[in-house]
Amino acid sequence: MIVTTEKLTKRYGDRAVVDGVSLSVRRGEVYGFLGPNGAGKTTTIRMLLGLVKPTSGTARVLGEAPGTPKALLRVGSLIEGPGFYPYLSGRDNLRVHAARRGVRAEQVETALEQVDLLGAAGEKFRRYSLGMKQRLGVAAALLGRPELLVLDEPTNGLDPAGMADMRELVRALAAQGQTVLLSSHLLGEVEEICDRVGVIANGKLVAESTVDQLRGDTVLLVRADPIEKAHVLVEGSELHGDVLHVREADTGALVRTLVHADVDVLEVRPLRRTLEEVFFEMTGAA
Ligand SMILES: Nc1ncnc2c1ncn2[C@@H]1O[C@H](COP(=O)(O)OP(=O)(O)OP(=O)(O)O)[C@@H](O)[C@H]1O
Repeated sequence: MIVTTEKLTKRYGDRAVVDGVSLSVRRGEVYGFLGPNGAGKTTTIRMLLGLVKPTSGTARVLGEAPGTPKALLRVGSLIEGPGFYPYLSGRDNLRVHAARRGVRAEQVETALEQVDLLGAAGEKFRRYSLGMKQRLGVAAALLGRPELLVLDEPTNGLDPAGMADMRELVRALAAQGQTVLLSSHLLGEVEEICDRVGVIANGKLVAESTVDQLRGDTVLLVRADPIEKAHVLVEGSELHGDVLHVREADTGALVRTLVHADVDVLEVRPLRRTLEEVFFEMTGAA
């Protein structure tokens, strides 16, 4: 495990902003920390980086207590935009970061290449688009070749093209074996790029699993004529308007049953809940 937390809790006054969160991030995966605004994602991430002290509970990052020099050297993070000098080039900004962190200058070029900014590395930071600025932030986080990359809402404020670029970048990093923990309030994003997801709502971790598991069982949608007869024939089926919903069915047997009973089968397909539906059910967000 790269990250584990046990009942991690942060209270401000009498309010538990993060409430007994136990999560785990495995080596090599992209873990999506998903929840509506204000759910407690940033506070949790800050605890993992040693920026906020937990009220109770524990966290281990790469086997170390968060915020210890040993742990910090092996973690790269992008949280609330790193400081960049507007009148320096992207490359020079990274050189400043590298020097501060005691990272060899050659790594600046590698990081620029990883985020696909080599072509624009000589341009002044202030001329960068938001998406480029964000990618430079990721490059800064990659200096020192961290074992864990933590990105807090990396697509926040980006236009759709910038978001797509960022997703592409995370996927590319994952393909190189980089472990990534990213937070997001956007389901589509998490669904597309994450191996596993932790869903947080009101400070509580309400689910942790793969995207597929989170969606739960597949339900079959069956359109048949006459539908009422099909409803009677298929045990456990639910009639929804002019279609049936059937949970965990053997598709072949189901179709045979209907056809043998002279029911015309017009359509049979898996009806997958979108992650969005699941998310709203779990978090009560609307
Ligand atoms: N230092 C603080 N003192 C008091 N309340 C705080 C403090 N930091 C955060 N909070 C509150 O804790 C709650 C969770 O904040 P947090 O930033 O962790 O949420 P989030 O899920 O990251 O949401 P967002 O995406 O909006 O940042 C919010 O209601 C916030 O106002």
